Amino acid sequence: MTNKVSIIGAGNVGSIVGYSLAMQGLAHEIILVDRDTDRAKGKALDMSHAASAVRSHSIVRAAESYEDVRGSKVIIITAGFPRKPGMTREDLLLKNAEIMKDVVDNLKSVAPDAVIIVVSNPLDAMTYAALKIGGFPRNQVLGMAGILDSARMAYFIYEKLGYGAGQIRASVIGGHGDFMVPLPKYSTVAGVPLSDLLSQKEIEEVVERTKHAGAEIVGYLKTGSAYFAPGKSTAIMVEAILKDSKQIFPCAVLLDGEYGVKNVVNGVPVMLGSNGAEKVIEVTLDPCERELFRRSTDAVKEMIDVLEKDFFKEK
Ligand SMILES: NC(=O)C1=CN([C@@H]2O[C@H](COP(=O)(O)OP(=O)(O)OC[C@H]3O[C@@H](n4cnc5c(N)ncnc54)[C@H](O)[C@@H]3O)[C@@H](O)[C@H]2O)C=CC1
Ligand SMILES: O=C([O-])CC(=O)C(=O)O
Repeated sequence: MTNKVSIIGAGNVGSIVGYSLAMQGLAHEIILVDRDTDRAKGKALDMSHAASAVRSHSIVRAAESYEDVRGSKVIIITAGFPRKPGMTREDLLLKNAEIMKDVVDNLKSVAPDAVIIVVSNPLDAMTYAALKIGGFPRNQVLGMAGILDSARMAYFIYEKLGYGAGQIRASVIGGHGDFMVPLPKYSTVAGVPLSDLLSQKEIEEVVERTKHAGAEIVGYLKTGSAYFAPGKSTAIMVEAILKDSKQIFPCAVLLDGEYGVKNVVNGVPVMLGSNGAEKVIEVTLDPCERELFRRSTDAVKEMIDVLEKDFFKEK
């Protein structure tokens, strides 16, 4: 049985996902799909050479058509426009929904059972769109953001402390936007609570910087957004699914009553396995955290309402 993974969108993020998987030798076959076929071909060849250099058994190929995706266990969707300075992720909503429709319509017939990881922004709304367009069960479609946002928070904690790198566990739930919910209470350094190491003011600064980390990078790069940490964070999800590891990661899923929310995608801890989102974990939130989470789901709900009104009704 081969582990086949397909990546739709061989741009910046898709390339890092493919490269990470190829370097780890996690997938036997990695298929790159892009509407710019030459981009996919060039990157596939380059990644195959890199895999060969490290004697990884992964083979990376560019798809000639969606037929090449058939048999994939996991499919990552990174196709979509990235934002530029001055834009919010929400500004990409309708343009990227069109792309999502094109991609998922193609995937439905060739890979109806694959686990899909959505990366395109605005993340939570695009995950909802993929679920709705494909008519998939909710365990089959996940969004990547929580691992990235938590990693960013961990790094900003390190910056404040100046020690503890590699021992910091940070926790961020909620949507992948300005209303994400960093949880300092569930963040530790080698098991030591953050509140024993940083002042309240320092913790608040970490929280604010985490929320705007994506925009900070867009401001530096100017032509697009982050891709190393997003790509690696996605590869971590792929690994858990391929290995059926049953590990818990923060991921975007369609909530079905958990946290008192229904029919909205938002980031929460999820157990990942070969069936995708195998269990949604409910963390106990205090009233203030619950209110922040509610605001976050409201922000996603607003985008879903726009999609329902201006996108799905037209289709
Ligand atoms: N969830 C997250 O945490 C993150 C999400 N993103 C999002 O991921 C998406 C991709 O970002 P980048 O890779 O930096 O962009 P990029 O512009 O480098 O790559 C996008 C690729 O998608 C391809 N594409 C567009 N329409 C397509 C279609 N219909 N079929 C196949 N391929 C198509 C383009 O040709 C391009 O190669 C953006 O929407 C970005 O906002 C980026 C970073 C983090
Ligand atoms: O900021 C962006 O537009 C890309 C993204 O989602 C991130 O890096 O968190």
